Amino acid sequence: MAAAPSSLASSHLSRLADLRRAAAPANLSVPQQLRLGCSRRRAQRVVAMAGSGKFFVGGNWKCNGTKDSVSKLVSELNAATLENDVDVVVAPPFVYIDQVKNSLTERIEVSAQNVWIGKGGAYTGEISAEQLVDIGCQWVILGHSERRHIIGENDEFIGKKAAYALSKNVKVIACIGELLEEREAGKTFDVCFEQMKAFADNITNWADVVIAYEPVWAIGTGKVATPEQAQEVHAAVRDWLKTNVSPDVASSVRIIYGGSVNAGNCAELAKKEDIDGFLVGGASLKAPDFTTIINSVTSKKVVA
Ligand SMILES: O=C(CO)COP(=O)(O)O
Repeated sequence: MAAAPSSLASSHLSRLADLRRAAAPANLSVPQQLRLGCSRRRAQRVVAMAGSGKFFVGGNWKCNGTKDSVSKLVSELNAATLENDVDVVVAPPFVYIDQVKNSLTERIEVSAQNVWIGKGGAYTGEISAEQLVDIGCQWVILGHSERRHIIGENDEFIGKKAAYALSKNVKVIACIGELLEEREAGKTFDVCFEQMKAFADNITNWADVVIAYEPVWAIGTGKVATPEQAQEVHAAVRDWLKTNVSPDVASSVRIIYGGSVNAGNCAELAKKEDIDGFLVGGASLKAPDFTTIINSVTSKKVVA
């Protein structure tokens, strides 16, 4: 017996939805896939990624480089073959940002490693968000452990910097992470959540924010967090965002991992569902290693 017109129409519609889902590119974000009608389980399997669809890899050059070494690194990055579905950002020292902006492929965006808390003026030695915008620098790293623990920046100061940078359309890589003694005392989540709260109290536009979990004991030590250790904190931070900010932000914000990431360990880390990319220090100064880390997005797809 022929199907009733209404069920014919609905089976046609569901067939169309199936076709649309099948045609959805694998790099769509989970929210985008959910909008297309994929179940959450399938959406997560397709990209094996709980955050936004685009993997994100940042290179934090810290206080390294000369005009010559920067020029060599930029030429090598310009010649590198990078996977398409990765956002790539490099953060040179302030004095080389202009050089990098003028010579680096537009495929890679540029970040500062710090910014002043408000509008520029009589603040000797500082650089304002307006000045970053003036030279085309789209990002800033804030809350890095070296600024927290060596320079002495506190949560409130960092939070206000984030608010001001975002108000000037400078996107923020917001860093959090615990010290070794805090981990050993079982305080990892408390520390990370407190640092998250200082950001969350100051951030309204989460679309322009990437969170970087960088356990301090893993930075520059060669002691990378295991994929399980990183995944555990990333999932907890996402859960914290769900409860304290919104489910939408929790599912769309990218949470990247930093701390002794290299060409050899990136693939295993990238496979973890809540690891949406990396913030790389030492290895970002070597173009072949940085390229391998960027292209580790392919491991993420293999798990799907
Ligand atoms: O601090 C980091 C990135 O911001 C990580 O540094 P390393 O990759 O050198 O450990």
